[in-house]
Amino acid sequence: MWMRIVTGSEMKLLDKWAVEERGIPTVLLMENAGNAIAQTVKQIFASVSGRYVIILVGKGNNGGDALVAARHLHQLGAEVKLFLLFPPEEFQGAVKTNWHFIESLDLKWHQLQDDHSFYLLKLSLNNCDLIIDGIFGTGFRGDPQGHVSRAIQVVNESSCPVLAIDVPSGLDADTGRVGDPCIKANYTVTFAWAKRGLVLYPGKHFVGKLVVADISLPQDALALLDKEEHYIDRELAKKLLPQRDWEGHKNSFGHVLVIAGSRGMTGAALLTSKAVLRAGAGLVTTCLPASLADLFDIAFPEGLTRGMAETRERTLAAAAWWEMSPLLANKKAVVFGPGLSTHPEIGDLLEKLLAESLVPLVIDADGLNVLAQDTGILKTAKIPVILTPHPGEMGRLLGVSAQEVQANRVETARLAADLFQSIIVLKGAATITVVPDGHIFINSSGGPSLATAGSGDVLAGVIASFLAQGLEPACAAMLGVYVHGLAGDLLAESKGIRGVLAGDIVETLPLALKTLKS
Ligand SMILES: NC(=O)C1=CN([C@@H]2O[C@H](COP(=O)(O)OP(=O)(O)OC[C@H]3O[C@@H](n4cnc5c(N)ncnc54)[C@H](O)[C@@H]3O)[C@@H](O)[C@H]2O)[C@@H](O)CC1
Ligand SMILES: [K+]
Repeated sequence: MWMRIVTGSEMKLLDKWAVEERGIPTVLLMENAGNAIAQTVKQIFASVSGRYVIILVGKGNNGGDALVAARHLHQLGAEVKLFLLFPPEEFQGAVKTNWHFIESLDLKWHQLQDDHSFYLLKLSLNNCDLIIDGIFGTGFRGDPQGHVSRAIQVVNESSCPVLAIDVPSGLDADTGRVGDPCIKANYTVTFAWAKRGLVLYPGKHFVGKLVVADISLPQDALALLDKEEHYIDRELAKKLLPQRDWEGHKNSFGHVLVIAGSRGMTGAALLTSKAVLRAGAGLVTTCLPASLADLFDIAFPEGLTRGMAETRERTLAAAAWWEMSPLLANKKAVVFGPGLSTHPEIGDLLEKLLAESLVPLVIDADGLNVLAQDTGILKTAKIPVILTPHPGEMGRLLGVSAQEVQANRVETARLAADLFQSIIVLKGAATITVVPDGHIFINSSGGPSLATAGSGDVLAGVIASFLAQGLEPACAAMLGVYVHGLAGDLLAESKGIRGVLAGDIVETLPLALKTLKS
């Protein structure tokens, strides 16, 4: 089963429901959480006995989990030392209860409050086997201050591995924002469901290996949330991948119409069109300005090329619509945008396409730039529309800056999906796909190797290819971003993260599909 994602705030709601409606006491959930930490430590080290474990303890429930973990690890024979970030008198509720258990165990502990205690912490970190971070969990916002900040810096300077409880302290569980400083963990054991901030950047860099531990919170709690969030991991992508019909022929795998290219940007049309076929569709027809068609035809023998009416600037003219519209008849998907330019006549073409086409449509690049001039035309669409903006294009569509988009990618994408009643694929590290009813899918694959010119043109082609192969629009978008990212990951392994060309991504798509299937 793939991973469900919740925000820190949603988790609080679910915890409250379990405690108040199902009568599961907080102290029991905390016991399960702390025990899950100890069990993970047991899996990391073949034997826990004799291991020297330093545990940092905050005053909230995350600190409570740390106290439970300390007790279990002590019972398993580990040498445990606690460093408290706050005076124990501040513990309340289940945390206080667990502190009483600790007091009866005669474990070593110090309160981090002066130079001497920090000296002791540094000394302990010199020869410990593991640091457990139980300072802050989902209740944290902002930047760590004072001695908390100092403790996090000391931990990050140490060479000892770090296991974070629920979230690395300093990380915002809702947004993935990291405070200055933030614990850089090697392992994060999160409870019940993955927190959104753990799978978004920059947070994801601080998480290390992510483990989701069951703490007996009832699964039906999720029914309380009206919007679902999922992680597009291998499991989910595998489930989405369409079966290949062994007796199929090129028509059974779908025909895509690519409307792309202008003088100086014919390559964009080529990348998109090639990606359509490399991701498994049977046929592709590319519409581009007439004067570019012959060269394109030679460069891409596997595709069908249609040269059409062009402007003086050698961009597609509005009149091209009359040549284009009959071609829609047998198509399963259309891509509109890569390399088209923002010539006013491109806007006319998009308006016609939206108002008249019955074929699912992916709008990318210049298609989005012309759409930004009048997003109202989306209202005329009779078909599902997938918009694939990068943060700059998203900003232009919404009239905000790319920085504002990046500051809260999830909520921005959700707003756009609602506003435009379209599927939004907000590109960038951890690409976010949102459907108009607000459900969210965060991609797990891909990395810096994909940050190269033309990479987006490839993605548009891949998504259209999956549409043509029969996937529902949201599924085509999700699988598209995953497979595109996986191709990037395979290239990162074989070629490294620098110097990858978009054409390399295209060529790696079949291998990505094969890897996913295996
Ligand atoms: N609520 C529950 O039933 C359960 C919660 N669990 C644990 O509890 C955690 C959440 O517990 P809490 O809600 O108590 O929160 P935390 O344990 O994350 O602690 C937050 C504390 O830090 C303070 N704080 C927030 N931002 C700060 C900042 N910038 N600088 C200084 N202090 C700051 C808050 O006022 C609060 O006192 C989870 O992450 C998980 O580890 C688990 O025990 C399982 C059950
Ligand atoms: K933590």
